[in-house]
Amino acid sequence: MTNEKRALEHRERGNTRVDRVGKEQAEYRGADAYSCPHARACGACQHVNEPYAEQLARKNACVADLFSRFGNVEVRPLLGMDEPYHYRNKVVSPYAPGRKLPGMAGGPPAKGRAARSARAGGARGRTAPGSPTREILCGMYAAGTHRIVATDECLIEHEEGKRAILAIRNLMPRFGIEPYDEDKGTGFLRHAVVRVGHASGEVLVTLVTNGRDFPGSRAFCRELVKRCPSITTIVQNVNERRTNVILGEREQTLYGPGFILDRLCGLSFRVSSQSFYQVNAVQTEVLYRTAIELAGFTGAESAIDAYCGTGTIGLVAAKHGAARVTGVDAVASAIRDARENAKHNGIENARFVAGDAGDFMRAAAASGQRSDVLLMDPPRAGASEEFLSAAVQLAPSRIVYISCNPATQVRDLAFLAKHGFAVRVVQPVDMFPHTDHIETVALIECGEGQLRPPCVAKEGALV
Ligand SMILES: C[S@@+](CC[C@H](N)C(=O)[O-])C[C@H]1O[C@@H](n2cnc3c(N)ncnc32)[C@H](O)[C@@H]1O
Repeated sequence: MTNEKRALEHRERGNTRVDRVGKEQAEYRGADAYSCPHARACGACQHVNEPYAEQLARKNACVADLFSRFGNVEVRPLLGMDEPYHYRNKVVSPYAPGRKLPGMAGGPPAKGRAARSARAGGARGRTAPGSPTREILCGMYAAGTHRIVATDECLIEHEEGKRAILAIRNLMPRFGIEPYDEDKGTGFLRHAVVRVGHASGEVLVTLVTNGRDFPGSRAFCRELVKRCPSITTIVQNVNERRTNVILGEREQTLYGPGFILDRLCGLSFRVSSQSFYQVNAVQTEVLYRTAIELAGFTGAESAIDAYCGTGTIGLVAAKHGAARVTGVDAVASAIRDARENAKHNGIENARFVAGDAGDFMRAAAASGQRSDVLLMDPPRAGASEEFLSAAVQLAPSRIVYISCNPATQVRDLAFLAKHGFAVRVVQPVDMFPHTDHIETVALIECGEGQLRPPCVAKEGALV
């Protein structure tokens, strides 16, 4: 679609969109640009007030520059979004005490056990229901700080997710739930993490609390679901540490099955509170299709899906042309989800291993195994040298490297290039419109006429 056509469509739908983000707050500026009133204070979307076409052009130039060092590489144009707003299906908000209130009722007071418990001094961080002494702040931290920019709307967050965040805030006084004060370490509710299934519409709410005891939790959940009926499950995550890390280790399910299901590339995936799941589902499909195309599966190849999360890419590969897939991830709950995902999609040619990807690769290389394709999608820090050395030893014919940080990807590709691999294709995908972040998929092959990786012709058991 051309920019003019898009602008025309947006103009026609302009009022609806502006209504959705709050007419008095966001302003439609034509040609794909909305102005976000919080942009300066928040800082998360560095380019939200720029036309989208300009954002794409800047990212294209940046990728071309980064990968120019590899010489003969096909750098494809960035794949952008048709609708680059409200794409974030993971909405996270802290809750913190704000201004002192002269006296305010937070809605009708809770009844029964919740109220009795709170009045009796109840759990840590609880006050008498319905009598808050301070405003409760939620929203996002200003970039690089722990200062909350209180917002009721956001141009990139999923609206259903934001609705849940606000409903929680509005219910807290009624149930005597104090927001967490990170300076003092007091209060009960630290964060809510809301995940919305893009295709399923199912919503998972994780309430991160400073203590396990949550009297009245059933009534709270009931009321929350009444206000946001798309919530299908609520999990309590306990984090009592004085830390910036959002989630703690202990969890209990308060409502529903404890996970949501979502669909990607024709498969159904289970997403639980601790497991990694891409935040932009529309572009995740674009990303995965690109990865599968570059892997060039013919039905005969074995593949490793390193840093597999809940097994999403590996399972799509197992369904679309890989003969066998082995996935590895360090998070045990993600691997549990990956195994469940294989089972309920009826996929039998994929297995998943919990552990460090570097250790897994080293053990596979040491035991003389081989794999035709290596799919890898490490976190922002990139892969360890140990991982890359083992990859060189395993000598897959193709490596498809997905990265949310092209700077570390370029570093890792330089290592592989030094050991006889050649970077062939780079396909950027705009997973994070309006921000500086760039996602890239690179295809790396064993370079002809160059140094051959040591075990390219090595016989061994398939991983
Ligand atoms: C960018 S995510 C990719 C997840 C998955 N490929 C997807 O598309 O949903 C990175 C993953 O690497 C995992 N991870 C981080 N460090 C790891 C390590 N040393 N070994 C194995 N997995 C690791 C994280 O748990 C996370 O699931």
